[in-house]
Amino acid sequence: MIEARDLHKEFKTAVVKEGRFSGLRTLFSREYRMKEAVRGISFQVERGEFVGYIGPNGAGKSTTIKMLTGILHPTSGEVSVGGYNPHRDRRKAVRQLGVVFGQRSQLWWDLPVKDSYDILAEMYGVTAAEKRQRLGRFAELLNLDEFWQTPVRKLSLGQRMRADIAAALLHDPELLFLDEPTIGLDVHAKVNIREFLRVLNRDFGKTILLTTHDMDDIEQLCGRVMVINHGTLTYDGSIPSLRETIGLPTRMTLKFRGPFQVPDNFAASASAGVFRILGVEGDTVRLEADRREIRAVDIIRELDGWGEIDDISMEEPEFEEVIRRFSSS
Ligand SMILES: Nc1ncnc2c1ncn2[C@@H]1O[C@H](COP(=O)(O)OP(=O)(O)OP(=O)(O)O)[C@@H](O)[C@H]1O
Repeated sequence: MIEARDLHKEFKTAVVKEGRFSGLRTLFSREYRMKEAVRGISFQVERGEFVGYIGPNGAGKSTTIKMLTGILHPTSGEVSVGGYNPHRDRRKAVRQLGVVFGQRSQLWWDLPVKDSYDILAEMYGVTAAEKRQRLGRFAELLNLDEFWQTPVRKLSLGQRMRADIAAALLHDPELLFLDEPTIGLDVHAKVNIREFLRVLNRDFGKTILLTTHDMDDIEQLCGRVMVINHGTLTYDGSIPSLRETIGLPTRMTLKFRGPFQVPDNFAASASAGVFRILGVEGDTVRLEADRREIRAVDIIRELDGWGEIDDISMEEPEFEEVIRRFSSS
């Protein structure tokens, strides 16, 4: 459905002058600096996949998406979307895809939502019957009736996002690019959007590429995640194996019934090499362990020798933390 082969994008920017008349001097300067925003990215997305595309600010996500949608031309490399080159066959490629930018609406600010749909339908050559049928499929899920007659500028952010997603689906594309679709939404609105995206992918078979800084979006929706950092893909695979790759420690809290004793020689023991005690308070020991090196059951067995264990709780690292570590490594 999408294929990117050794994509590169360089931007040429004027070197900013400092001091007096800096603005004017920058404008007339012939000094440029090259910025390589995307440095040789290759990937394939198959029909029906739900892929998260994530990375820190300035990593190159938007630049990649702009190349996939034909807005930017790659410096080198090949892109194909639904079998078309988005730059050369812009019209055909665009028919295959819908795009939603969380930060920017594609609807007309002062018009009622329904009028924007009429214009978009006209632009894409969608008949009135097709428009009615397609919007009808999603009307209930997106609660379109609630704001059908309302000018876009009066919509809440959650309503606007729902209106924008419906707009992107009007020409019935196979593929959907979503850039921060839950940004700024409250918890309830986020849940609604996520549920809708899940249905779109699962029941309507849409292929979705999602860019977001919200790791809950990724964890709840995406079967696959691609991580970009400094213009290079640093990970492409499932979330569980990403967790595994990072190997962030699992935290455990063990509560003892009655007195217990941490062995005097614990620091020098083999166990100290595979799990680390974070604190001992009253009847509780907190520790962390790399689960690639030791199984939880072996830790429990070991601590059972220190006293009578009453309760055990375990905490996996937050996905947010996994990504932060991954991106800074
Ligand atoms: N038109 C441009 N001219 C010059 N440099 C650019 C241009 N667009 C992007 N860049 C630079 O390319 C790099 C990648 O930017 P990009 O917008 O793709 O990152 P991003 O991962 O989408 O970030 P964010 O999460 O902040 O949106 C950044 O260093 C950015 O400053």
